[in-house]
Amino acid sequence: MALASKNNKRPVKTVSRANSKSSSDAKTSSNKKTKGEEAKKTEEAQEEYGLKEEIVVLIAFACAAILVLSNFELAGSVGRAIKWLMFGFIGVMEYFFPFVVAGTIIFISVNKSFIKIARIKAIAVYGLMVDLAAMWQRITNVPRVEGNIFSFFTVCANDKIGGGFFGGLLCKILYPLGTVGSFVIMLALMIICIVVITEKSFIKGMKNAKTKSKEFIEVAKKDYFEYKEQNDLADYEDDEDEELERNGHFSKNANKNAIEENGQIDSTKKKKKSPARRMGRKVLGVTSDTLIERNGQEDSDINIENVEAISNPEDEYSKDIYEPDSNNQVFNGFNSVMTDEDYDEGYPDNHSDSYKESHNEAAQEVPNTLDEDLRADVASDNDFVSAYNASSNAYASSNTYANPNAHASSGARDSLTESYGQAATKETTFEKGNQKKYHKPDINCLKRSKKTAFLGASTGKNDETARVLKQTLLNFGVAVDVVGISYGPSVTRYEIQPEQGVKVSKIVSLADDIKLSLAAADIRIEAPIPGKSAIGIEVPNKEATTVGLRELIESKEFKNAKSKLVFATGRDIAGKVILADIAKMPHMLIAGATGSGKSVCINTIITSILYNASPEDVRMILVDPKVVELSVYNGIPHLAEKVVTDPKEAAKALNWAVIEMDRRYKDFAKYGVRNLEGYNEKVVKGEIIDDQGEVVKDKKPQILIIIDELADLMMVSANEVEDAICRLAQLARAAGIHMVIATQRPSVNVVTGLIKANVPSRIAFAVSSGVDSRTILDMNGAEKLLGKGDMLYFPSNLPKPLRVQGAFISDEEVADMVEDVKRKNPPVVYDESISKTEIGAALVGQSQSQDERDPLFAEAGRFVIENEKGSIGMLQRHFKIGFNRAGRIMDQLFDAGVVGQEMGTKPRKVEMSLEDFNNNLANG
Ligand SMILES: Nc1ncnc2c1ncn2[C@@H]1O[C@H](COP(=O)(O)OP(=O)(O)OP(=O)(O)O)[C@@H](O)[C@H]1O
Repeated sequence: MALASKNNKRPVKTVSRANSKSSSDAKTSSNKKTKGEEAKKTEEAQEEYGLKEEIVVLIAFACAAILVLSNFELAGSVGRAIKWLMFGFIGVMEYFFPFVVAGTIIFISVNKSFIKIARIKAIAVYGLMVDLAAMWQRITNVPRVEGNIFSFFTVCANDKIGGGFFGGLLCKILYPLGTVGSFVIMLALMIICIVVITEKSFIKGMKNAKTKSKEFIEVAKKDYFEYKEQNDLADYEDDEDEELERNGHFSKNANKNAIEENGQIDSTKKKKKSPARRMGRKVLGVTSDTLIERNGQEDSDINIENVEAISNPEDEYSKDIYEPDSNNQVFNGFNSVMTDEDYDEGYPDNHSDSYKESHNEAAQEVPNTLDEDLRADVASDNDFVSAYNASSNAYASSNTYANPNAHASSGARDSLTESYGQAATKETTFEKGNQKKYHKPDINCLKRSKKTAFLGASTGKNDETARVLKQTLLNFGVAVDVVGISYGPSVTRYEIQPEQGVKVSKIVSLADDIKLSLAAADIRIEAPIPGKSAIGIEVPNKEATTVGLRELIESKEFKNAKSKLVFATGRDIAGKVILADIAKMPHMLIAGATGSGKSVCINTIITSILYNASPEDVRMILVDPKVVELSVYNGIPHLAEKVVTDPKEAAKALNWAVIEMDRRYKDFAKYGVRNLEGYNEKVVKGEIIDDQGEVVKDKKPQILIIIDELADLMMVSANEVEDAICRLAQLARAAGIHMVIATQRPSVNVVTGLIKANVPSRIAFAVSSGVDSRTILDMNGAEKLLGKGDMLYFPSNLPKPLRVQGAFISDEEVADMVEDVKRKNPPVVYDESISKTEIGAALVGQSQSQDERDPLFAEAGRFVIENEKGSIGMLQRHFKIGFNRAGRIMDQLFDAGVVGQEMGTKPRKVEMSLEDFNNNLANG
């Protein structure tokens, strides 16, 4: 053990010494010193240190040798004097004394880095010696315990017997307890010393021994029966053989075969003859599994099966987790710091390099007619709107995607504000203009969470896990201090500070050993915690504390939040309330494996908005291809459109949003404002006059589009969805249109480079692999999360993701709240223009004439009419054209009234005769 420690510690001390030496050198001649000189000094320091250690070891051996020689009176008069003296002190234990002395000197010298523990162990060794000496003295009773205490020394020294002065002294102290009492105490002392020296728990060892001895007895019993059976069989065989030999009928082998056919005995016999029987025997009852108890961690009730985190030995441990400023009482995400200007400046800088790379790559994929600097222009100067229009037109003209009627819907100007206004006129609870009153749901619809465990920071002096953690690392030769503990709702983070010279990678490489000794389902190592000279080891709590949404909505941070799109995210690792403002994100991607907590997170977003914003402030478009997740929200006044469940309809809704964005930008240009805020301010002041000369009283609401499963949309119409998402993501912030996109398939064909680059804020729930984590966050870490709302929250203004336990709201609470909102407010009036919008309509710049029809339009029309049905696939095959072009032609045929509405997977009906079609063509 000493040697092992020696090997472990030597380099540590060497490097440490080398460091200190080089740093002192640096102070005196930092500028002149070359690297070569430094290296030389380091080598010298190493040599010097190794030399010292060797000298100590040699001296220890010399001392031990002299003591051994003294015992045999081979060291002259000095040796005799030493022997006399040592016998006087410790009696017969003197025979072991040389070895103990040598051992302790070596042990202490090689374990200097944890000298305190080494000293305690050394003291325990000497204590054990004295205890054994006292036992010996009590057994032999020479010198007599009743005698004078000083006579112990002289009698033992002269006669070379007894337990010496110290042994006698202990006997004398325990004398009033009588012989048996004294032995009990001495035995207890002996066990204590052994426990201290070996760091093995006696009680647990006993328990293990009991279990093992039970097993041993079981095995012994089994063996005995087997042995008995075998003997019986052998006797049986012998008898048979003898009989057969006597009868001379069969050969021995033939007889055996015959016996084998006779069932059980034969099969047993076969088994007994197998060589595996003896080899299978094990020595049981001997155990080394007696480590000091670990605060019941072995009985951890963490249900590993339920924990999502999957360990992947090849994955690196996350190095990049953001640590919020511990001085801030509450971290408010964007709330605290971000301004519009900050956003534009901060966004590219605050992301990791890999993020920036992906951003740049993806940005190059955007059609080159889109001004690359447009984003920077967005909030920076007064030319913004014209810049937008220029790029918008350029973008549109770069697409030959033509739909003559597209602008019929966009031109209708059936704004959300108007539709909400209609509802208001129907109900008395709504007043005219800006005084419409929205009745928030009752807070009692949300349940109060049960009393929570302690959340927050602590020094962790009495934390048993911290002690085990420290001890485990010490066992591997890494001395650390636990400098702080953060008790979070689902994980506890132990902040450890290694001794100088310990490599961070060494601690990271011990992750599995730490996991084993803490009996933890999975741990995550933050090495180091940014901004701290400490390493964070995140250990799942035995029992996760649910973060109730109600407590967050009732928090003063939420109540004080100015933004209408703020949502209660959860609590961070130190239990602080985390709020996020979607308005400043300005779009967010949520990804995680199934069951990791995405839907609950979306519910918390919607609920937060219902408690915070009126429909006049925020309107939502909910896209739920899974059908069951968001349908419950149908009927709430904030909805701009019935919850969209059909992916095709979803693509239309996205297109509508793009058109709405265009419309808003045109209004902004017309009234000389830069963004939605500016526009609404003018509305309040009564400065917006419409074409009819009337003062516009209705503010434009912010629009939040929530997509619960992007993969389902991408499967149906990847191009249109991607186009619309990217266009919205690039430009919609100033227009007050924001997106929250969730997916359980964070693969590159769902979360494409283009979408990733344009949706800067991310929330990663537990995923199954490091690859998925990198797809979402551009770094590992999410694969170590525990599921059930445990997330890495990575908004675009933070340099590192933040580990947060998401707020929880149950389905019943959602249903109650929705009922309450619907009961208190007038029925919602949906904006019909959304469902009427054509897919691809948004990509049309100006209304286009029939001249811009596809050259194949006439031919395709005739082909479809002749076949009496029309589908994109048919056009593709017949004209050997791509999907997009065939789709455009089909749209043109629909607009010209040649074919009817699409009917899912079935071909469209033909609604025009060939004659009419030719006439129409002739008439232009
Ligand atoms: N913040 C949370 N706190 C506690 N438990 C949670 C939390 N979020 C989710 N859970 C638990 O995890 C379960 C699954 O969550 P959820 O339905 O949100 O997963 P999901 O990621 O949407 O799955 P899917 O993709 O299959 O719909 C919930 O029923 C709930 O028990």
